[in-house]
Amino acid sequence: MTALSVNLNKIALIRNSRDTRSPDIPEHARICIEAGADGITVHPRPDQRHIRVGDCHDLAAMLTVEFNMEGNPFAGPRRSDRPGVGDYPGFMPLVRELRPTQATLVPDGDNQLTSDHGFDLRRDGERVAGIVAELRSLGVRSSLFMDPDPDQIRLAADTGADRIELYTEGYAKAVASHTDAAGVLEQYRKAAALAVELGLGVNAGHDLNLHNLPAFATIPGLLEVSIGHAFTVDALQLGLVETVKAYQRALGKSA
Ligand SMILES: CC(=O)[C@@H](O)[C@H](O)COP(=O)(O)O
Ligand SMILES: NCC(=O)COP(=O)(O)O
Repeated sequence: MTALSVNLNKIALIRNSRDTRSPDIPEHARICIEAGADGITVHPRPDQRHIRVGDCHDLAAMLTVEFNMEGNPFAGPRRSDRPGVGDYPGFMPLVRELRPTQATLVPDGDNQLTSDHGFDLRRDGERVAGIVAELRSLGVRSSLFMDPDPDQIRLAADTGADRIELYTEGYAKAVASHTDAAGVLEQYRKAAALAVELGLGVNAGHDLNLHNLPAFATIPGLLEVSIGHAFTVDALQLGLVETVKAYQRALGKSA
């Protein structure tokens, strides 16, 4: 069955709007885990707009489920501009220190609003392969954020990565706009099948929600979805516990 990894970025965004620890990130992780979440995902960005370095340390110390840290492996250090918030050490220094279960490598620029593209491994394949090798030496599973592009997925296999994460905004937009959703889903299905054939595990994420997830979850071999934005919006109405259960049901599990 496909694992549900809850992304806590937007919980941290609410916390950062005041000088406070509330909502408490580890507490919200614990509630999600007790409700049945299979993993926790965070994306510590260099500007620490939501998830901060301290959150990553706190979560690494308490998680009893898979810990997925996302980020640009080439993102360097950045000083914090907020009193009491430590500096960002760079993504890979943070991974080396915390050794999460999985590192999902995402080719985001430092100032992007959100993640909006997969890797171009024609350009970055050699550098990414070096990061993948280091992650393996650290005992950290590697996953590459990828568009559903067969040529790029073949290059992802060449890097030696353990998994890819299919960037699903294109699918979400097709469903929301009723524009050939079935055809777009078939593209993702083929991309996932190719990845599996090449020995890559398949994760997925970005803009998945309770409406578009059930159909996407029918893709064979889908190991994990990481969901945060829509999950947090749903939790405002349903509460965290019911939202975890609703997403597990959307993945075809009894919850
Ligand atoms: C990689 C990806 O698609 C998301 O996991 C990302 O974490 C979203 O980042 P924001 O929460 O900053 O939009
Ligand atoms: N990798 C996707 C993720 O962690 C959350 O993306 P979103 O659900 O916030 O769009």
